[in-house]
Amino acid sequence: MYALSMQIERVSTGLRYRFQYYAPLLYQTRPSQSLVECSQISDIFDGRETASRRVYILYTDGLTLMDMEGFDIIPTTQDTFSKYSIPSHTGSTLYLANISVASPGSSSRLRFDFHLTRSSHTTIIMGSVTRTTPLDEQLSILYVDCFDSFTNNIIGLLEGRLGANVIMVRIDDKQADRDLHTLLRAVDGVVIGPGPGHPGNPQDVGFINRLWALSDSELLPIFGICLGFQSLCLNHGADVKKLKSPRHGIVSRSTHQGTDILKGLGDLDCTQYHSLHADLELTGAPATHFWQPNDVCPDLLPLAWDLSDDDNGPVLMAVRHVTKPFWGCQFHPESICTSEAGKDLLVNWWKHALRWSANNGRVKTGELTGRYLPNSFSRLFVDAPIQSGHLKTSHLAQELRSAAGRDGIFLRWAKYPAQGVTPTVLLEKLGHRDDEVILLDSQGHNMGRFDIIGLVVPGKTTNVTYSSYERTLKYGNFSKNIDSIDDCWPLFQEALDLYYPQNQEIDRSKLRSDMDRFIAGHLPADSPFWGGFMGYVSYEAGLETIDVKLPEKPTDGSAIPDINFAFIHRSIVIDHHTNQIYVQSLLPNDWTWILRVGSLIDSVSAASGKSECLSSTSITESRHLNDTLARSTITRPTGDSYRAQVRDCQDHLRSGDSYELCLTDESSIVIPSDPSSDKDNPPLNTWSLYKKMRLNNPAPHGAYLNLPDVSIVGTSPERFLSWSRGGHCQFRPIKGTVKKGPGMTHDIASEILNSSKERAENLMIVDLIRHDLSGVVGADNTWVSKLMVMEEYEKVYQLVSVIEGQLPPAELPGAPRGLHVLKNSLPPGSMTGAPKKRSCEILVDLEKRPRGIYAGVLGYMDVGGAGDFSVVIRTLVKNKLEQKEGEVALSVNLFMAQNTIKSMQLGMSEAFLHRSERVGDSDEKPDEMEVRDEDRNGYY
Ligand SMILES: C=C(O[C@@H]1C=C(C(=O)O)C=C[C@H]1O)C(=O)O
Ligand SMILES: NC(=O)CC[C@H](N)C(=O)O
Repeated sequence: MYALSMQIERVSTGLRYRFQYYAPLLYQTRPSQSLVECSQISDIFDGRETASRRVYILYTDGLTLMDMEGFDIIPTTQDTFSKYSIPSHTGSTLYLANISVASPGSSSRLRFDFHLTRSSHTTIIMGSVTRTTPLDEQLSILYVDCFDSFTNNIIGLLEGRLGANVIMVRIDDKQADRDLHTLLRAVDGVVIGPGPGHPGNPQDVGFINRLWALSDSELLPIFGICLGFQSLCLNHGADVKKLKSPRHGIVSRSTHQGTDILKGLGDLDCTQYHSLHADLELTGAPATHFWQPNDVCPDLLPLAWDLSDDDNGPVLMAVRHVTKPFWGCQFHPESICTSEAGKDLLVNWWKHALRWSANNGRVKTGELTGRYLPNSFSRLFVDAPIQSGHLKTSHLAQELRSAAGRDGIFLRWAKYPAQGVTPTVLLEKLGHRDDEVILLDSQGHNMGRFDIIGLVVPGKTTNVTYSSYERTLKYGNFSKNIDSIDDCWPLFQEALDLYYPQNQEIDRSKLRSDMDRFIAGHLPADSPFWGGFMGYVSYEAGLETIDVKLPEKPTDGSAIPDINFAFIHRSIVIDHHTNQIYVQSLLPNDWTWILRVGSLIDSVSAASGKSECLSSTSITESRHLNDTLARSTITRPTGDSYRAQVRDCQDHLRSGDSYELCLTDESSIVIPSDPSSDKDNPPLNTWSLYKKMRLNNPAPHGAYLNLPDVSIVGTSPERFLSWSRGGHCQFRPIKGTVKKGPGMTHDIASEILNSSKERAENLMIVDLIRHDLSGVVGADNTWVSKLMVMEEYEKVYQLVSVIEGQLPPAELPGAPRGLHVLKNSLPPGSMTGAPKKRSCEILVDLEKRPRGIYAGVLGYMDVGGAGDFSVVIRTLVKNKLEQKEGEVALSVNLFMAQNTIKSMQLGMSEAFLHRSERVGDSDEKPDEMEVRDEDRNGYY
């Protein structure tokens, strides 16, 4: 399948239309040879700017033409023509036209002409495309999604192993419910996916029950996975009951007899995500009864059992209907930990399914069009509007770009050798310690490489904020209500792209000779950030992206923005691997600043070898901080409320509503005002606190943000998502935490982290993130490079996995970008649990408060196309709006428990406050820093 897209560019003579092939499934290995062919269809334009911003043309069974701007599409070929519209994410309507070509069997080149018209302007575009397998010759599967977090992994398996086109609909899709019979006629089989809840609850299964009731003439092969399987069993006489011990994230061996769809499959090690099971009432029955239908369920033939589970006894793992083409399995074939045999089970099913259709004379009739796009296409188009390149540049992009003037050189930069320079020392020397600043700091951690400082330049730097509660976008003097958070992302992408220094022509004659030496090459490729957005996206913004009702917001006017990005023009990047510092500016004529910073770096670097400069924290500053903290009051959730919440979580896990929940709470540290303090000299200096924390608990994703409404002081070890300029994406979720302390050794930690509870929790997040990522880049382009590896940090051991993926080349029009991956993966899976949506709903109900920045993500998006975000944990947040008279409030978030809570989790967020910093010759006692401990609950 190919997608052909056309992009309209603004050129001096008018508009130019450029055609390009975009082959979504092939982009990695074959960057579309057809591109050349298609670019010959060039340069036809009507010269009017009112024409479309962009037109997409899809080539499927014939030609499909999609127009984002509401053109009328009139084909001039003799072929049949139909037009559909599908709503896009951003609310605008995407028009999709499908032109079926007269001679579908021909594999020769195909020529087509058509007009695009809009009001009185007419555009004629001619094209030629090479035919690939027509859609109607491909097999297709209707996938019914029950709001699970593993859906894209299953679809990837069906596309990859079965070679089928997969059309996905959700259980609550009213239109699909109405179209069901038409839909079923146009596909070769149906897969019903897993999901939260109970198959007996109508809202958990939507229209699924209709599938089990199909008349004989409408029958078609159906496969149910987990909830889908339970629904099959429930509809055929079995009871679906709670297990004694939930099996969420457990990998275990299933026993089978190699019959039916299990033929030829070897050892079947399968991941289970369930707490319900289909009960065939076989307790106490002889072994032979386990492999045949019984009186309770005469229609169900058991095919596999888990007989290894002592707690629960035999649990049914796979069945088939004795006469109808219905099959199902309780485990998750798509999980990273399910063996190949589990995946082959689906391949076997497909063979059985197709054989059943052939034997029963079932032929597909009708075609799926319009809103029922194959998954590989809809993935592209749902996200298409994020692409920039619109004819009309948005106001935000213009505003942000205007700071750079009309100058053609976008990035000025210099590189200085420097050893031992820390970002904190540098910021102090620059005189910015109390200014608005954003520091992403690897804190000297061996897993970090770069420190990135973004400087806010008064009058030049724009803060862009968005509130998920108010649905308001604000920057500069501008404030606008927008429909939803979806409208923000394209603006961000566009603003970044407008700066993209790709074609940076440096006119060396305009440079003073002493500057020339600083331009080592075209652009500093080693520097991960050249400028762009730095800031955070809150947890609630993430909830909005997945359509979860937000928790009540604070009513005292202290709500801080949910998206908060500063567009950074001036940045300093310290590379600890190469011992180089990049000083960079996107502002015109900014050489003076670059040179000033450069000479300061030289002096700091020269002094860094001398002992008096080893610490930037003065002893007095540290004493003052300790005194202040000693006067603080910490308010924590009580043990009783915590235990009650844990019990509620366990109930949800047992009833199958969630497979994993990341329950969190908040503690606040309140510091009474100091009579001597004033606005410029607050009782608690967050900068001093940050310096202490980066020494006490260094972590690769440290962060200090001093923004107008909020200060953030963080030592997060967890990368949420990074993407490189070349489109390589990486997630590093952490699940599994062991606190260091007396008696804790590497071996004991490893044993704990290898327990089935910790591994189960980690596995679920790995599968969830594979789903998030492959939803954008495709399952073929997603892989797991590390699975459950223990890493050691200053205060804890962690169980970490790494999930990676590759985006298509950014130059391809319509290609998804890093920002797509970001927005499709919020809120971070390690902070929610799975399935994400239902788990978040449960957590909102239980926690009854916005998490705010905590559990959100923090980082940068660079004008060069890269991005890097951490998960906001182990972080203190000071809401400046909340500050009451006479006190300073900081909030620390605690995470307490997930899943089955077999072992108590640790009070991580406080660990970092419990060690004295390493200050030169200070005579402080090691624990002087310790915050008061009296009301500490037993659960840390
Ligand atoms: C929720 C927190 O941590 C999350 C939960 C972890 C776990 O379950 O082990 C580990 C890292 C985070 O994703 C936190 O530190 O506040
Ligand atoms: N993964 C699933 O589909 C789970 C099904 C059901 N909610 C259970 O927990 O048993």
